[in-house]
Amino acid sequence: MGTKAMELAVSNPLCCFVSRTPPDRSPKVRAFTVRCSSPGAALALGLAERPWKAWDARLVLEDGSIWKAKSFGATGTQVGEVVFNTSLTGYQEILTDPSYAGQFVLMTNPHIGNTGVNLDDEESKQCFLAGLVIRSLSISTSNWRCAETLGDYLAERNIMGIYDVDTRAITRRLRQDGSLIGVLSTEESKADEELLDLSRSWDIVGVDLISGVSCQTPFEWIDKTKSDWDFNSNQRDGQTFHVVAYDFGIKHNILRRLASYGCKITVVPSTWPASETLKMKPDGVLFSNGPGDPSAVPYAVETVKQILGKAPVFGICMGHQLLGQALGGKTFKMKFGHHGGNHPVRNLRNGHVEISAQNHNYAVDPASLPKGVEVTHVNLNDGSCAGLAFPARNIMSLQYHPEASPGPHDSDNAFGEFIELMKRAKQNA
Ligand SMILES: NC(=O)CC[C@H](N)C(=O)O
Repeated sequence: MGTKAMELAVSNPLCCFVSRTPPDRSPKVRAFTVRCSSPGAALALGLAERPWKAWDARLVLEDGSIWKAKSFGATGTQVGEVVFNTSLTGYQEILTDPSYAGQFVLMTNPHIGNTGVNLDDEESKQCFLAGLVIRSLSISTSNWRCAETLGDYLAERNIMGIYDVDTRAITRRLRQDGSLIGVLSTEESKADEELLDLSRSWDIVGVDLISGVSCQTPFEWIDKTKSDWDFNSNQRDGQTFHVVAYDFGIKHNILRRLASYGCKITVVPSTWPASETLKMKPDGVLFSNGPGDPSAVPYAVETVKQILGKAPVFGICMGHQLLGQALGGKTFKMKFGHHGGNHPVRNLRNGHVEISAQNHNYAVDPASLPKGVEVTHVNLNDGSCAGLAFPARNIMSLQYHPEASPGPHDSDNAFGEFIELMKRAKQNA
């Protein structure tokens, strides 16, 4: 056992190690998941913390560490990549963000579940993430919008959750060593070694996760941000623009914000041909956020390439990474990514610093981009590329989330900039 492993085992009575060997980083089996669902049993677990329950779940990480925990939500065995999210609020939006497909979200905020879940804060129709890892599950829910407890919500959607885990220790581990694959299991019959083997034989890199979360057929989107929650609305001039939005795992609030800015929106699947999009003669095209490795979806990069220069485009997160590649650049996997609602970003065009919502593990390498492409935003935590523009071809993109949900609204004006881009292109047509 290495020094770090020993330190962890000593400081965490619920952490032990299954192996003395370092994680095997050799090529892995792709997209192998197992889930033994038992919603009935999961529902029976309920939400309330039971003082007699010592632990009934294990999170086994590929580095050999085992974290004993208490389960809530679904039961079974699930593999995924563990990422930590530093948002203080908004766990429901995080749970329903399709970009988390294939990942366990570990919340660094220790107290989760206290506001339950409500009918309004869904960012998609489904929870696509692998599971939720938290320190402390609130024993009561109290909020005027609460419709259900977090535990019931997860159980109904067959999503596993664990609590009473030392989330600080796991976060430090991920920060020091980089992202790790983990296996979460409530099945006592499975040996630690079996779960460890599973974690080491699965990988998220190189897998197309977009096809599992995108819509299947085009549809019109009409919902706006509810007027009680809307802001800056008096700055809009009422002009309408038709936007085709590619659904790579799109968050509803991107659509709500575009609708609030006066856009008529047609949402299309990730495989929708560029030629069909161009036939619709849109005023602009949006490339959405989405899960997984941006270099594993060459068909989407090709679609973006065919649209560039023919309509103004706006890429958000995965959309930004696809745009970067379509322009000739490359993406790379970051050590542990950015997930949270408190990332400072400098807008290099006006010098302003925006506090932003972020959720990505990959980034565009600015050195790989051709001449003419401008880096417009930089993440101030690590200097990574947070935004691009190519004004000559009406292209703009952000690595982070101007739609927030959850997160601060500092960057909402990016939607206004997209409107201006479409307006100028229309005037110059
Ligand atoms: N939110 C997103 O679109 C995430 C993009 C990509 N899956 C990443 O992890 O970098």
